[in-house]
Amino acid sequence: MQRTRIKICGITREEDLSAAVAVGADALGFVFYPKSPRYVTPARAGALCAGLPPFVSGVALFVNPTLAEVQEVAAAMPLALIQFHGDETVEQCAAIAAAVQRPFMRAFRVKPDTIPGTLLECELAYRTASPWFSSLLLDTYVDAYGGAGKVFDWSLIPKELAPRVVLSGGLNVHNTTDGVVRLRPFAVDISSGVEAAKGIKDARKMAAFVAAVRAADATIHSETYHAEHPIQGSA
Ligand SMILES: O=C(O)c1ccccc1NCC(=O)[C@H](O)[C@H](O)COP(=O)(O)O
Repeated sequence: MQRTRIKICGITREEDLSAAVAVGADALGFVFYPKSPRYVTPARAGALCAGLPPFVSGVALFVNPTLAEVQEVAAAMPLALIQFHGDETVEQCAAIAAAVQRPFMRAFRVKPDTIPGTLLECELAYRTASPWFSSLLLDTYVDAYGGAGKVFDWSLIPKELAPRVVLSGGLNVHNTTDGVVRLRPFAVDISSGVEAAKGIKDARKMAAFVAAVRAADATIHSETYHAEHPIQGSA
């Protein structure tokens, strides 16, 4: 049965980390961009991750980091995945990931005039450049780089790409079921849509969001099952 992976980003408090784990998040994101209201220091992330149980991935999010900044985070927390969310080049991402020996996601910030083929070209360029490349995270282009709670035009996502991406940008309990059923992304990523305030997660919103994703998974399973097992005698 399809199970859409879930990343909850921008964790800054122990109670929010515990609540996100309790509702079933597969990955937790920690923001190392100082201009973000969700920013945490490497030491703070390390202290938070003391409560990170097995099989829940720690994701470190950067905007145009130096190698030293990523190395400091890699030394401070259980770093399963790097998320490059700035203007980093292919070469810079590949070099940093190789130096710290960690896989990475490339955030592609989608604009209204983004050409769908560009997304496929971007994925190919990264997959060709680095064995550490994991996937594209498709987010909405905003001046603050991310975490803005704004949705982009999902019709820009090529059908052949959708199963390999992390869908992000303005997700919430009201739109994610439709998004997951329509696009069937490998994973979804959320920050604003499960917050009471920037950097302060709301446990009830997190639970409702996960339930919406699971409802979508059940719909997909049902559709797939009935397509493969037509009711006998049906016209
Ligand atoms: O979360 C931030 O504050 C942030 C700041 C700068 C760059 C990226 C940032 N977040 C990246 C994420 O992975 C967010 O989860 C993603 O942008 C979606 O955020 P939202 O639209 O609020 O769900």
